[in-house]
Amino acid sequence: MQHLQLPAISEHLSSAVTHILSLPPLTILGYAVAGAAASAAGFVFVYIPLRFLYRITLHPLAKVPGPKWMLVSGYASQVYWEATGDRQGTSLFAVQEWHKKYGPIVRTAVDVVHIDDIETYNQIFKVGTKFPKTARFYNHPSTRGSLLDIIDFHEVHLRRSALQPYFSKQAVRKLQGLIQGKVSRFLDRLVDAAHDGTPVNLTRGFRCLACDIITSYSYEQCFDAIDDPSFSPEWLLAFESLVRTQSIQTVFPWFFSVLGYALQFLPRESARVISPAVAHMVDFLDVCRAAVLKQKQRWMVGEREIVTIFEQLFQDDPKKGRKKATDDELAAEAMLTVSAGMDTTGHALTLAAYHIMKNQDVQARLLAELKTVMPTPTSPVEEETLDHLPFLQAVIKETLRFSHGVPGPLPRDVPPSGATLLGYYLPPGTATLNSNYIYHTNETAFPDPHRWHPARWLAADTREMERYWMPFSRGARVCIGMNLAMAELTITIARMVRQLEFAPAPGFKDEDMRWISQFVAVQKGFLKVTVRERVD
Ligand code: HEM
Repeated sequence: MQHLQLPAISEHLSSAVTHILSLPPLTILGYAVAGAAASAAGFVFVYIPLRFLYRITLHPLAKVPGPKWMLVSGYASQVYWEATGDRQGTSLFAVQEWHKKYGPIVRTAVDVVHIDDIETYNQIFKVGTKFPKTARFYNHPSTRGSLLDIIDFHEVHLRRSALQPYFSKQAVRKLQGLIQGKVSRFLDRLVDAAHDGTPVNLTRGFRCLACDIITSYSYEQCFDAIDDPSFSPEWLLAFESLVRTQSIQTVFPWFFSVLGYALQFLPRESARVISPAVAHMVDFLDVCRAAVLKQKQRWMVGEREIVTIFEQLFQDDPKKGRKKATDDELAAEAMLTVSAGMDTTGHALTLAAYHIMKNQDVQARLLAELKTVMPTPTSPVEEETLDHLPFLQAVIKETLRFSHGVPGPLPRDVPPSGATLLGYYLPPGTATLNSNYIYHTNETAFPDPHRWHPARWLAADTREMERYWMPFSRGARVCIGMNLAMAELTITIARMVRQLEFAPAPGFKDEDMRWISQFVAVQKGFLKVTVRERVD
């Protein structure tokens, strides 16, 4: 029957088209504008309200409490939090208020819930968890192919087992000479500044220190960042602008991939004019790629005595079923290692220096403790000795509580079986968010949470605080560089405080230390200080 009607339909269509084409152009334009206006009105006054109604009534997450206006348009609310003036990167602080109002589970977007409950956190972040990382969040082109972005549990296990041996406590102990040497060089630079009376940008200085340690260790090619006269080598500035683009990435997850793809067809200099951020990112990636591939080449021709954390990724491991990493994966891993190892450690050291400078009583107590194992300002000291100094360890713990590692949120998906959390059924694919910042400022675990107060860690029973302390995250995806970071913090803080004291440089304001969350914490300004050598 149907095919008998086709000629009739096509006749109607062609006469309609003929009729439209015979109209004057202005009339056609008028119809087009009216049609577009009617569609837009339909979208705004019918589609959006109906969709909103669905989201708050029939959607599987409809019963989870939270601010309903966030559900009108997921896109608009992201623009609101990430791309509008002073609000950029501050949704975390709003979420904390929502938890106070709505309870331990809050629906913050159509298929996203934020959680503030330590037992539920432990369930999601335990070893052997079934909650994988949320792929749409971990898709920054700069780390694509690296461990950070791998979602599949088995693949993660294979990659981590190749890298982990190089970051064990034992392996890091063997690095003590390297760390001590870089810290000595860094302190020499600060002593020079003390003699010249020149202010120092410590935020950048600490990044340079952490960078030189991790690059020397990862691929034997120290970036010599500490030797840069103002601690601001080009690639570091590139890295800083890259970190600040996280908001764009959050709102438009496809943006940098598309731009990066398009720009690869242009000469780098032209690409630099169109998007300095992307060009910088590619410059930085090039440096990391060159370093790791040089190592791979040497390893392939039989130079097996080289020190590289990527060694196991250069080859197949048939026993474990691991395929060797591609050159792109190696480059991404090399870049991740530098950025993950540099920024978080640098930020923690910056906060330590700032709070020690601002809290003279803490500084005096720490100095007195350090003098027990370092009789002179430049006495050598081993990490093993420093590990046993309770107040130094308290200072480090409190600093990490303040620096948060990654303040949040860390998204994990509900597994295919679904999950019931805090009394609500969450369907598969719901993104669950947990934020270190919110646990680290829990008022019950840490009374007066916004006070930097190392002595709280000397209490007889610190178990409740430990339960809420997770700067390196937990479980299957815990920070791989945790032991290295702890060694760097311990040696640097101890030797720096024993040898030097700081005062705020002219123009520095406490306000400069405020931060927003761009996955990592990004400070508003820089910690700038003047330096004085201690004499006894
Ligand atoms: C104070 C210093 C540091 C802090 C607070 C810190 C914190 C963290 C946190 C919270 C994560 C989890 C991120 C997530 O789940 O998305 C992480 C992951 C990671 N960190 Fe660190 N980190 C520090 C230093 C380092 C260092 C020195 C390295 C050196 C290699 C490193 C390498 C990594 C890597 C490779 C990952 C990804 C692990 C995975 O996804 O399985 N981190 N770090």
